[in-house]
Amino acid sequence: MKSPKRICCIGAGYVGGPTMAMIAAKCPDIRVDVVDINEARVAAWNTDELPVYEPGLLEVVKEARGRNLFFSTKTDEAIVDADIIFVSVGTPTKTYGMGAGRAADLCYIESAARMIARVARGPKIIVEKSTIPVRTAVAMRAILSANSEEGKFQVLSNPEFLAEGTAVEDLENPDRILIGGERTPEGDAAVETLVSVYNRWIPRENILTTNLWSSELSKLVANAFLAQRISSINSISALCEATEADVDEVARAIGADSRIGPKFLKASVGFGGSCFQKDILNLTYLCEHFGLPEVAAYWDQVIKMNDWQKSRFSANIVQTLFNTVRDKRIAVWGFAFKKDTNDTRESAAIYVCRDLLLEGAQIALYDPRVPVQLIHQELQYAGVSQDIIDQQLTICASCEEAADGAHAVAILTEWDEFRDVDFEQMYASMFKPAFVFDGRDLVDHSQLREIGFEVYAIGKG
Ligand SMILES: NC(=O)C1=CN([C@@H]2O[C@H](COP(=O)(O)OP(=O)(O)OC[C@H]3O[C@@H](n4cnc5c(N)ncnc54)[C@H](O)[C@@H]3O)[C@@H](O)[C@H]2O)C=CC1
Ligand SMILES: O=C(O)[C@H]1O[C@H](OP(=O)(O)OP(=O)(O)OC[C@H]2O[C@@H](n3ccc(=O)[nH]c3=O)[C@H](O)[C@@H]2O)[C@H](O)[C@@H](O)[C@@H]1O
Repeated sequence: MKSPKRICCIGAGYVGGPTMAMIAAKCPDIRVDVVDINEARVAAWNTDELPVYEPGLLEVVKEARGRNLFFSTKTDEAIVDADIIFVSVGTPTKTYGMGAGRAADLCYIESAARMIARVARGPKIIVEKSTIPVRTAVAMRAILSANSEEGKFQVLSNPEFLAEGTAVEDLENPDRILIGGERTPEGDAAVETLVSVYNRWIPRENILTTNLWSSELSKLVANAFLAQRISSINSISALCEATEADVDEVARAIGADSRIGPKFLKASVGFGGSCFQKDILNLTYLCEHFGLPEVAAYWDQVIKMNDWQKSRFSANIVQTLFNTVRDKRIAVWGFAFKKDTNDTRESAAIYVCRDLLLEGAQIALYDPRVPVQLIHQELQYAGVSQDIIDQQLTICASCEEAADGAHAVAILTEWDEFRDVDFEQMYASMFKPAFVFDGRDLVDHSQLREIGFEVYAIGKG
């Protein structure tokens, strides 16, 4: 097996950037070119203000950047010389035409495949890094072979399992690497070439190899199972509130059973992120396509439960604040979909803020990492008019500033710094009764009650 000398990755996003940085750091003898059509993004990768906020990422990037890691917009040049080409472009939910609102939009995948076919010379291994519907490799192969005279392509599936906020840790020490390939001698050889790259730092027994379709499907299924655990515990959080059981105690009790396990049982205001919802929608669409409506309905419920969890949180704020939040200042802490990331895609905070703004509330919002423009953009996309944003949303520089003069605080992201607030002082600065709605079970509720706060927390009776 020939060891690869050059790797190219199309797409310098949350996955392409960090994944390639780790490969470059671990394989100094391989040149890694990460290319993107988004010039601003590429420019940011070449500074110390990376476009993706991830703890520890800058150090990894700095170790390899300029040595064997390069970010550029020169896609053709990077493709032509690469032995392995990762495709790590977005696969968002389609917003138009057939399958709108459910199917994955494969237009970026197709454009990447056509770009490769146009410029590639000689044999190449094409790696699907993006999350795609099962059997996408058939389309990739068809586009590649029909549009290239000189290229010989092996298409592999190598889905990414990193979670945002812990990307560096997940890439350095993953539970497993999954590689799917065609079960032919050429397919096996391509799989082994990719295995040899990961095997530089990941033990061979943690690198699973399967057929193409199992690998493509496993990614959607892994996300569906993870999201399903959150919706399951969130459904129980509502029952806990009605019965005075405590959802964290229930999670601990069931998670101690090794068959269930303790992870991903943290009740919350609802899961967000770019992938859980999109991948389940994609899975249900596929099930329907393959004539399995019962299977589709089963997984659909995970999303319905999540939507309900978000809307019941905002409804509870309105009801608790005496059925009106009109002109009341409500401090919102956190807009990112989880801590340690600046990503806001599908964040529960978008929907809670939207509901409250449409009820006439004045929102005073603080998030340590999310830029103002992104907050505006997300709210507009969720249906809040620019007028409402201008008149009812204030972006604050700290938790304390947001809470000053507020009727309530809603904690929507579990940033560690939210625990360190001087709650006595904050209480003094708020309207009374002063409410805290903890969507993450983050702060010490008994301490807050002692101070005088009225506290509502997910899953606590
Ligand atoms: N964000 C995450 O944590 C994870 C995402 N994934 C999957 O990875 C894929 C990528 O996700 P993200 O990195 O979050 O997306 P992203 O939107 O951050 O990045 C995708 C990049 O691809 C670029 N692009 C699109 N078409 C291109 C083309 N023809 N040539 C060059 N560049 C092109 C875009 O400009 C963009 O910068 C998706 O399929 C996603 O489902 C998988 C695991 C984790
Ligand atoms: O395909 C993807 O994009 C990735 O999706 C998730 O990663 P990510 O969305 O970055 O972050 P998670 O840690 O999974 O959190 C997702 C959402 O669920 C919420 N969550 C998570 C865990 C939990 O117990 N409770 C809970 O509410 C988080 O707050 C967050 O809003 C998966 O964990 C990754 O394995 C996968 O690669």
